[in-house]
Amino acid sequence: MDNSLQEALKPLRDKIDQIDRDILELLNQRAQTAIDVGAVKHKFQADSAVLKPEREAQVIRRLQELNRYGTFTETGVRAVWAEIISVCRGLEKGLTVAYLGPEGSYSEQAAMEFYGHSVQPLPCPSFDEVFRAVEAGQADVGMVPVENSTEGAVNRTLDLFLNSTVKVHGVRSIPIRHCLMSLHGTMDGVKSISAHPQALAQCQKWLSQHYPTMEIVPAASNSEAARHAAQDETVAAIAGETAAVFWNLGLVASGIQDDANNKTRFLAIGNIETAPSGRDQTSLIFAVPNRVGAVYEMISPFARNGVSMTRFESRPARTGQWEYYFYVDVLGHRSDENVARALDELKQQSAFFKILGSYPMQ
Ligand SMILES: C=C(O[C@@H]1C=C(C(=O)O)C=C[C@H]1O)C(=O)O
Repeated sequence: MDNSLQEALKPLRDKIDQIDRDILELLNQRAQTAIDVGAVKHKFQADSAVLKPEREAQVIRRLQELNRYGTFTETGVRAVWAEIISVCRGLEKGLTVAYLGPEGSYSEQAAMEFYGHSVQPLPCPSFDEVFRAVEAGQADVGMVPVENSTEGAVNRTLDLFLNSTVKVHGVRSIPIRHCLMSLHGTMDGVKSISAHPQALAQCQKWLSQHYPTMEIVPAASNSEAARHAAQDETVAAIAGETAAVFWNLGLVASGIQDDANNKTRFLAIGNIETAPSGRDQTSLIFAVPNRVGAVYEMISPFARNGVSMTRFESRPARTGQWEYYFYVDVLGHRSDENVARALDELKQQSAFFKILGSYPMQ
């Protein structure tokens, strides 16, 4: 029986081995071509950025389009080519990526999905440090959360964008599935539950139903809470499954976020300008003078120029005068004629105006 199974499998496995040899040969050709691209970039512009987010987005979109009727899945195409591109880019020049650590964080997951794994990771203790590392050139790029589908804006990130020189070159939304974890995979002997305040808020209902009297301890990050739980059996952490694997913790419960479709949107930050990719969005911040009808007047340039607004968020300006900064996303690239015109009109009337970047949509 077993022998005949092996016999039946043999030609198919031989075929897969041959296909893999062919893929490998092509991957090597691709890698060499990327090295050649790097040399051309350097020859024409010594300080030219190696990372070209618009080109990467176009490469992946084109393949997904070509693969519309393929057996290989659409998410598979994205995941595989993100890694192929990551390796090729790394051969041109290594990329250091900063994000909120330690290892096993959702930020790390978003960063690895966006840039691939062939990068130099730089886990940081806070969002402030991520921005600082990118500004100081200690990291080439960074990945920071801006919005959660349950809890709304990640305020610290929005505030950091206000005074930072970094620009946005990409966006990545990932599903957030929180797990409760502890050293022994049970709640026996556990006295407190720790996580980042965002995660605690996203699991509020579940926590009050299952552990209404347990002490809740906020942590700098979920993976930091996981690291703590790995050292202290009286602490359970809420974090992603990757953190449980990394810190060798046992899962007590999975998918404990109150909203099953809980998602977080991350922005890729760096010091590069991104050219149009064909399907882009633009993020900006502005402030309006404090008078009646000001907000209405401010956003009218978008309507006048046919520019769609996809996000509108406000943060207090901390002047104590009920003044606000508005964080807006619009469809299109800042170099598109209608977007450029709308932004120009808006800028004329703003008390504060800053474009965070135009970048490919996910
Ligand atoms: C090869 C290039 O450099 C990098 C690697 C890419 C790739 O492997 O496809 C695409 C864009 C760049 O981030 C390029 O610019 O074409």
